[in-house]
Amino acid sequence: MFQVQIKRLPGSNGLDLPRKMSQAASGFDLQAAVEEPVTLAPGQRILIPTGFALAMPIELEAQIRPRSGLAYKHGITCLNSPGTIDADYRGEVKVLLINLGQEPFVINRGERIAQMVFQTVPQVQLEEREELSDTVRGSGGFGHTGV
Ligand SMILES: O=c1ccn([C@H]2C[C@H](O)[C@@H](COP(=O)(O)OP(=O)(O)OP(=O)(O)O)O2)c(=O)[nH]1
Ligand SMILES: [Mg+2]
Repeated sequence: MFQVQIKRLPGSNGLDLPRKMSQAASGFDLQAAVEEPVTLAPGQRILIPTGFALAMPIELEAQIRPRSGLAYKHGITCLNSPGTIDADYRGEVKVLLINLGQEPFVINRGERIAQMVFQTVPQVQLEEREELSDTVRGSGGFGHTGV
């Protein structure tokens, strides 16, 4: 179990801290810390504050992922999904939403607009080589195995 420190920021009054909505949920749901309702027009993107900041151990990152219900029902998703919260970030966690639906979408304060999933990040050291080992795939990509 990792310990992650969380700090409530000004403007988070009345909001819950991120929490899992079921015992074995992967993600902590994130509430919109908007002061007033915000309308997202079709095709529009917006950065939504969440009202908190984190201090994670170096072994972790947090991924900001869309909620499937918003995506399925309204075409609302995270433009940069999964958003990356670095372990050394101490600013407000924000959610970059885009409206890929056909209708305007209203974001109200406290609405659960995304989820945050913690992942371990292996510490990696890159070693430069003149050549790499051969594989069957080689440089095949982007559908080279067929559609
Ligand atoms: O959905 C997101 C994505 C990023 N961030 C914050 C936390 C993260 O640690 C920082 C940098 O994110 P990223 O590395 O994706 O952005 P960048 O364009 O590379 O910015 P930087 O040069 O600051 O790393 O921005 C969020 O709050 N929400
Ligand atoms: Mg970056």
